[in-house]
Amino acid sequence: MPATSANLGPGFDALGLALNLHDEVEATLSDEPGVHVTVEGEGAGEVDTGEGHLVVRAMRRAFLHMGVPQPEGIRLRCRNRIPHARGLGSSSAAVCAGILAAHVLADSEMSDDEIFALATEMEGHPDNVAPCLAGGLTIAWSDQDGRPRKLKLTPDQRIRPVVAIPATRLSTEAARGLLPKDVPHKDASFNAGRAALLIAALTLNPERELLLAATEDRLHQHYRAPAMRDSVNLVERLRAVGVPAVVSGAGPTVLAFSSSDTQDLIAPEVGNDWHIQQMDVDPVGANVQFPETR
Ligand SMILES: Nc1ncnc2c1ncn2[C@@H]1O[C@H](COP(=O)(O)OP(=O)(O)OP(=O)(O)O)[C@@H](O)[C@H]1O
Ligand SMILES: N[C@@H](CCO)C(=O)O
Repeated sequence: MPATSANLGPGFDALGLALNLHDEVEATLSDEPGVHVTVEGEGAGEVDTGEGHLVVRAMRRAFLHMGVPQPEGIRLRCRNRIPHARGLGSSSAAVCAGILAAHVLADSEMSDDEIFALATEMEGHPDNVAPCLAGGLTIAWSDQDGRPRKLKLTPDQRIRPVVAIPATRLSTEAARGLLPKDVPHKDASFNAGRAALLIAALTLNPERELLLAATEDRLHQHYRAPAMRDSVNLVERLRAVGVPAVVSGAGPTVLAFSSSDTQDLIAPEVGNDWHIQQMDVDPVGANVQFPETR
């Protein structure tokens, strides 16, 4: 399951990008009652390893949805690389892993749209779920009946995401709590134009000047600044030297788009307190492997 960066600046709750940083989950059903979860890497020693584990909860939710009896026993081996509560879609990866595992183990006929809807219902953020399942760059929206929809686009091969991950955490719930109920009309129209430009820049013309304009946001980042001052300051410093940078998802990770003329500018602005990682876009998204093909 890939990490994902939602929003990408102006695309609040709509745009998302899949990154090549993956959690791996091995799931087995058994007749022996009980849940047995082992966790290596991110979240080890922290997350619930029983019925409360997010992947287990997602599996249970999917079995219920499919009308399949709950299995007596579930065994999971999780190798986690996506840091938790940093704005890189760790919860979306866990929910998608659980739903896909249940889908495959029950040999169900759930469609891609059904899986997407179920994961969105459980996770709450289609802008993380869409790229996690589909890979690439995605646009998520709801249709007139409130059903979540997604469209996948292929980013230009020159797109080079770099993430700067701080040690501090911020839960999505806390970050959403800082958003106002209403926003000025001029800010909404500003973001609509920038989001449209961003799609063009990411898929057709990832030129730095265009990306810099296209990643401007007025709907969420500054409202959330009190909870992640260092992240918003870093975004401003990077942008001041010409690097297109945004808050990744609900933060506090910062996502920058690097290019040959700016790649040397990023590390000095970031400094030593953050973990910097050059990424590729994951073009494929969630990848299910069966034991014989592993
Ligand atoms: N692989 C996992 N296994 C178990 N629990 C997880 C896993 N990944 C995330 N979680 C749970 O989800 C919480 C993080 O969810 P949250 O939505 O706040 O952040 P995020 O998904 O990392 O970031 P964002 O949604 O902003 O991209 C963790 O603190 C943990 O409780
Ligand atoms: N669009 C959501 C993403 C959460 O990962 C938010 O920013 O709250």
